[in-house]
Amino acid sequence: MLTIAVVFFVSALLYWIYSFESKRRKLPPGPVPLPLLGNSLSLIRAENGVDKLLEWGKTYGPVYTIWLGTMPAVFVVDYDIMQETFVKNADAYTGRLKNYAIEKLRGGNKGILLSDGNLWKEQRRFSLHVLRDFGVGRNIMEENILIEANAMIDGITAQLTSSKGAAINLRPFLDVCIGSIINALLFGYRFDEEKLEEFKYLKEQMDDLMGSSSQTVMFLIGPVTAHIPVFRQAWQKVLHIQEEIFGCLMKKIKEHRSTFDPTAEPTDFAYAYLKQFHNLQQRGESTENYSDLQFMNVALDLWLAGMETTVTTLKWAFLYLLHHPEVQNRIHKELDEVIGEDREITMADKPNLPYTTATISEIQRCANILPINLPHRTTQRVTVGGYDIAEGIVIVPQISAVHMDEKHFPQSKTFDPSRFLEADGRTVKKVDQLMPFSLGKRQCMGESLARMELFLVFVNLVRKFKLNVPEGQPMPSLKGKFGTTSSPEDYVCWVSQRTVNA
Ligand code: HEM
Repeated sequence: MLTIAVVFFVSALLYWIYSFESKRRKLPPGPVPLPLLGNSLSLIRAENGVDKLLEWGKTYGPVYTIWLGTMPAVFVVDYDIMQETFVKNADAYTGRLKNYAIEKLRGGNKGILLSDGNLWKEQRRFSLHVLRDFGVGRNIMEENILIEANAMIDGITAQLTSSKGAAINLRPFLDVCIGSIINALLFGYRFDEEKLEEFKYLKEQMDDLMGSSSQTVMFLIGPVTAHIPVFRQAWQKVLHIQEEIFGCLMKKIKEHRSTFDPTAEPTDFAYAYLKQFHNLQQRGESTENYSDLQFMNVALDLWLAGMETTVTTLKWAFLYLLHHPEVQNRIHKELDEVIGEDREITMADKPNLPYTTATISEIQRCANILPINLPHRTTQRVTVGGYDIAEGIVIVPQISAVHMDEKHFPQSKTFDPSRFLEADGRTVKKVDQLMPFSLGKRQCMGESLARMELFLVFVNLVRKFKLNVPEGQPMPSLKGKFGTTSSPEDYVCWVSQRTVNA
């Protein structure tokens, strides 16, 4: 009996190794994966995940395969190959991966971030259209962002007064500022004092959802984890958080539905969604893409994609200023010379502030907030860097590797805003290899909103305050936590109000 069991086990193992190896042979080369975990541990354990990706690029070439758990993913780390593929043959790379965790948590590949095919095309077009109608990329949005930036500055000033100059953690201020901008777009109201508790609750749930490390394991290893006791508990926790978030979003939809007037112009994204549903129904067309589940997924995507990324970039921004007081001084000098008087800075000032603009580019490059870009999936057979890749394979344009590529950014680890200035020191240099919003047809949908937020919030806060860490106090670390986004640990800094030296 024992012999039969051993023979069975060995045969099953040999078969598994054989089929695994034949799968590997059909893909570009790459580091040898561990069973179930793939190469994920090497990435998680690396001192710097992006360095590891670059190191593999040197060993295996600019197109290689790594295994994220049991899933192979082709990584492209070379800028020119990305242009040849994700841009020139863009449609072929617009798929998204499908897996058990997405099915369980989101009810399938819904929303925008995770959907593909016709649903994605239609929802992305509709959402961009609505964002434009609400002024994204135009003056109306600028006004809204400035309202939030000013409210944040008032909040910091009040805390400075009440705490008599004690150290401040800027993150909660940034959270409310950026959260209010996105919530006003989605549901028509900002998080003022009355709504602050609601914001904190929603934010906590979203942080728990994104921060759950066991979720990463569940996501990578898939359905097997649902049967392992320790992960079963983690699954229950994550599913509970997801239910809570969808519950909050559903409540907002119901509130909107109860006040919806089909003859009125929509004033936020939720009303625009309801109106589209209504119009389709009136014309007798399918409303399938406008279900409540789809709307909850879209709203969650805009919340997560629009909030976490922008706040994380701003957290890095002020951290870099603490580490580089010479950069902060030069920005202050530029603001004093160009703006002079004590007034709000708007987008119209941007062309006159080249050093500040170059600094924001360098912050985005060094912060490199997406250590692993969102995975795409091939929708047809393609050739990438000389390798034949079948339809349905997960493929990643690894923008973080390009940002640290010495070929494009010499001394890439050095924080140096002047790399984004022409030799005259007064003209901003356009550097195509800086692409924090990715490239191709799945490029970030909120890019113009994010660019406006980054500029207006950063520059208006720096205009008003000087940030520093006094001698003798520990300088917060520049080491990022390698996760869905790479974020610095929370830190405090000393903030003082400044007067304009025109
Ligand atoms: C600094 C801020 C931001 C950065 C660095 C950023 C970066 C990115 C990146 C790298 C992607 C993935 C592209 C790919 O799949 O190749 C993405 C996707 C996306 N972003 Fe952003 N993003 C930012 C802010 C925003 C904001 C403010 C919004 C919305 C209001 C937003 C909405 C989205 C959406 C909906 C997608 C999915 C697009 C699709 O799959 O078609 N992002 N973003």
